[in-house]
Amino acid sequence: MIGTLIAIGIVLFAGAASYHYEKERIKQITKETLLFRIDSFEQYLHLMSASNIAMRNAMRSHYQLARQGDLTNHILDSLAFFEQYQVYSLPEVYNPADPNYLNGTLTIAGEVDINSPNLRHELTAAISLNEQLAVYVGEAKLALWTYYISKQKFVYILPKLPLNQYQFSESLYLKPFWQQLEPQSNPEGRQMITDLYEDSAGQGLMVTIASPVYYRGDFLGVICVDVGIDYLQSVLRIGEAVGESVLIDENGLLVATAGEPSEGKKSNIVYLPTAQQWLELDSSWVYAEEIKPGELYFVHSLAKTELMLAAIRKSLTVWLLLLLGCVLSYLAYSQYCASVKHRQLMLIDPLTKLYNRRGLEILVTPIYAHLARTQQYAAILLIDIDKFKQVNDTYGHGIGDEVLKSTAKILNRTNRKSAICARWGGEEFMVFLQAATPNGAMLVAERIRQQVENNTLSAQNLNITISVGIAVTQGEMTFEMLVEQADSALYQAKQNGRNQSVLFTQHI
Ligand SMILES: Nc1nc2c(ncn2[C@@H]2O[C@H](COP(=O)(O)OP(=O)(O)OP(=O)(O)O)[C@@H](O)[C@H]2O)c(=O)[nH]1
Repeated sequence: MIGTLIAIGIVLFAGAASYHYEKERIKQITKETLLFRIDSFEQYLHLMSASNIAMRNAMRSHYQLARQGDLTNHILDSLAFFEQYQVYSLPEVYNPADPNYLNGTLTIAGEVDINSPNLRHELTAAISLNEQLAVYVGEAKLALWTYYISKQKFVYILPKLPLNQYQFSESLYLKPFWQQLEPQSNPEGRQMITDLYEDSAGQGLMVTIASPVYYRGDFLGVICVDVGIDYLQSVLRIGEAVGESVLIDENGLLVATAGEPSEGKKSNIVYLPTAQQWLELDSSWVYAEEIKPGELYFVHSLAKTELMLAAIRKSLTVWLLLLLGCVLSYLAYSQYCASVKHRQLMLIDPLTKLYNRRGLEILVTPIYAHLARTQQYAAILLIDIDKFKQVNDTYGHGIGDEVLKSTAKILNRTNRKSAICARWGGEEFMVFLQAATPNGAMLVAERIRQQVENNTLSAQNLNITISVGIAVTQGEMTFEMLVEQADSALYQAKQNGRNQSVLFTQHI
């Protein structure tokens, strides 16, 4: 019972320890993943922001060169008006080997003065960005779109789009990349990352990294790089992390989630500057970091129940192994107990519960060998119930058994601490005494004999007696020889009239 309780205790303790270990480990692994995700975002944003700044600077210097007459592009001579769309555009050339080939599409609002030198300079500058903008939307696929939108009502966008699918429209000026960047909203002319919005060219949700282009204090337009939600989502899903990572903006709007995105959705997760280590809230753990100060934040929320379930799942193996260990130990222990019991049964007399002859021999052999080697006294008392056959014949076998049992009890009670008692066979008993002198052995024998003589089996008012043969040695004979001597002494006791103890001497 206590063993079972201890085993249950061990399983519970080890299981709980493993559960807590797993919980901490999950948080640790998750944090490592989050740092990797954050690092990926930062590197990507850093690259795209730097590229966008480079595009803005290139636009400005190309514009200056165009104004100075140092940059021209004769492709602009082929600008044509497309009646059905009410825009100017260039002929669509899809062969990169053609000198007129551009990776993007240029469209200009139909109502502008196409011959205005100022417009011509800006158009020249914009299309001269062709190669630079193409890098991001080409093989590298770092962005969905790159484009320049001018205040003078034109757009140059990459990659190339057929004119029937996409034309300049003033609705572009209502988009976040314009609204958030034009001088009224952005007087410092900062680069910005927009909120999440739906792409007008049908590429789904995206954010735009955009910079305003100024020339000598005049706002010309914005140069933009569009990042698709797919890319952001793929970063939010990198590695193994329990819980959910999201990107939110400074107003708490969701920029990207690992799950289904939705435009303008307010996040129930807020950015907490203190959560740059795991921060414990009521029902969750939160980890957060600023990706772009004042604009973009990474927040990971790990629900406590989710962490608990994950830790249970991970520690389940340990629980099962412990349980298995306990069951196996229990089975092994039961088996051991059963074998001990079986062994005992083989060595113990079932009627009197004393050792049987085999049991006594197994126990006595090493003790006897030691006493013989060290020449110490060893004695045996061979005890036989007198006229036991008569008892059986008169009172029956059952009463005979009771006599055997009560004699065994007396033996157990009266013998010395180091004595070993056994039922030697039938109605014969043996007591082995260590370090007993002939006198000492005689005293023990007599004490037993008197006890038996004075004992009355109450129901039958039956008194029985015993005869005892005593043999003592100091290491000069084998155990078998000693038994033979005790047997001779017992025979003598019977011959002398029974109910007495006789010590073996050479005269017998
Ligand atoms: N009830 C009972 N009797 C047993 C058992 N084992 C042996 N006996 C009986 O013990 C008796 C032994 O009798 P004997 O050896 O003739 O000797 P005795 O009658 O004791 O006479 P003495 O030894 O000469 O005094 C036999 O009748 C056996 O059947 C037992 O386990 N139970």
